[in-house]
Amino acid sequence: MIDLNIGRLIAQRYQLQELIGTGAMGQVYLANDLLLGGVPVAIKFLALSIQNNKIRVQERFEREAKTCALLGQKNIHIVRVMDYGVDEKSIPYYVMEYLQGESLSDVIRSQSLSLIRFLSFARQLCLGLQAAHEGIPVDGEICPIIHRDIKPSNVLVVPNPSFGELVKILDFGIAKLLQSDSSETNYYLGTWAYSSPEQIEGKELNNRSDIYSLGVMMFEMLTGKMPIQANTNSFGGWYKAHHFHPPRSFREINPLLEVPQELENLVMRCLAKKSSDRPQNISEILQTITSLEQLDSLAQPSTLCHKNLLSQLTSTPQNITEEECLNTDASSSELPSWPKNKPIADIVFPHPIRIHNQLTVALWVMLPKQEIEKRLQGTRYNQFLFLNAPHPMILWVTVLHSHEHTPKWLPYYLDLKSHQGIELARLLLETGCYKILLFARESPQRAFTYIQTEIASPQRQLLQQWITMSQRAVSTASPQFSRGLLKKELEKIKPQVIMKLAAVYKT
Ligand SMILES: Nc1ncnc2c1ncn2[C@@H]1O[C@H](COP(=O)(O)OP(=O)(O)OP(=O)(O)O)[C@@H](O)[C@H]1O
Repeated sequence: MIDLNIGRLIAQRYQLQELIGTGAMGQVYLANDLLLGGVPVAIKFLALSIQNNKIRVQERFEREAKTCALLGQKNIHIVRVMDYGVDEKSIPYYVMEYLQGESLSDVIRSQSLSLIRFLSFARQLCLGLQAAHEGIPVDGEICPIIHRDIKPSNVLVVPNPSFGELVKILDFGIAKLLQSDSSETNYYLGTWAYSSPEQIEGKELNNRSDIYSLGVMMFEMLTGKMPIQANTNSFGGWYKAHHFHPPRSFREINPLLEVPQELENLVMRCLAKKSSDRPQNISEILQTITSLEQLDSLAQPSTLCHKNLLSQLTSTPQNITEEECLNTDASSSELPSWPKNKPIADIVFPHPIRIHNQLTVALWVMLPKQEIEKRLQGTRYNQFLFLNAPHPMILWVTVLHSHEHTPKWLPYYLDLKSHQGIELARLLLETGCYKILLFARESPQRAFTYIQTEIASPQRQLLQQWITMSQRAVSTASPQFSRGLLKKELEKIKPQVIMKLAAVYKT
């Protein structure tokens, strides 16, 4: 059927190009903003005519559009609204940034999310919700905003060069300012399967209602299933389900599912029937998510790739200097060898290597062969600690961990007032990963194996901040002083890291 809207000009500015989708609340079109040279935008026409009850509805719509615009300005994880209006048929619409991505509902329908991906999505969702719950200034007062319809189809996952995947929350259009406007609390704005018990009862809502919906969504993201099912897909059915059916456990859905206990507990707390039993704010949820995410590099089984390495890395020029980087040639099939200017000893140092013409940081590690072998079935973890004063310095810690053996700590200090330190920090930030080249002390001619290691995006964000801060910093003591302080700090956090490693990787 021909869509007569295609080609239509809205507000003498936006030309409709194609229908992107239709939801319960209206239709979304891709359009070109002719005023800005044709940049693509998305326009949502609400399934609501403001002809009846005109002034009240128009006022409400305008207020919501403004709220949404302010929120989008405040946080990158909320879709940006640039304009709004009412068309000639009295249909309200709002204009958003056009996001070329996939709805989270499609993402989780087509594949299960890895733990790392889940944590990254959850963190971004929390950051968006946190900004909304913290509120925006309206008429000189800070008003918290509740979304009221958190569900996967209201979340878009957009590929992004800096974030990997950027998560954005849509449809804050139905969120209302938390004002004592009791005449509005009778509206039912939500989706039954994700609604909190208090929402389905029509009560006044606060941030903990969104936390319940987030709990339903996190459960679905992790298991692919809903935590609570209604006997009938009706208001009554869902009322009963949300009030009286306990959520299913992860094990009930899939006994093989490997989710850290801490995360399952968090999701279950979000799903508490009584709002006072849930996390009281998004910051509480974020704390757990980010602490698990900091371990995300260990959340993946370590990729100890003997075979793949052969096709990627090649022999080291025998005399590499600190200034030149190791060039590898994909056609050769040899592993790098230990630089001649380094002692045959258990040492760790970073040095960039070039793989397929791309510069990557490598951590060169020498250990007794037995020590390497013990950890071949293990995991790895990394963390960065920073001191801006008295001398800007990063402690970059890599841990090789396996259940049966003590963790191997591989610390390295990056002096941010030295050219080498700053360049390495920048390269780690840009590439978001590094290789650990493991050399056996008994046979240093060739690397024994290597491990690919990712740097979690919160850590990358911190690296970025630290590099900027350190440029402005004035050193007031010797680098050794900061090294000593960071070393002490590492000793303090070691037991915590070991505990988390053990908890996440319980068998
Ligand atoms: N800013 C945007 N850029 C690109 N696509 C968008 C944008 N906003 C919405 N969409 C897409 O348009 C489609 C319709 O969205 P809409 O929010 O109206 O419906 P829904 O979320 O599927 O249902 P509901 O109305 O129940 O929330 C969805 O596929 C959504 O991903």
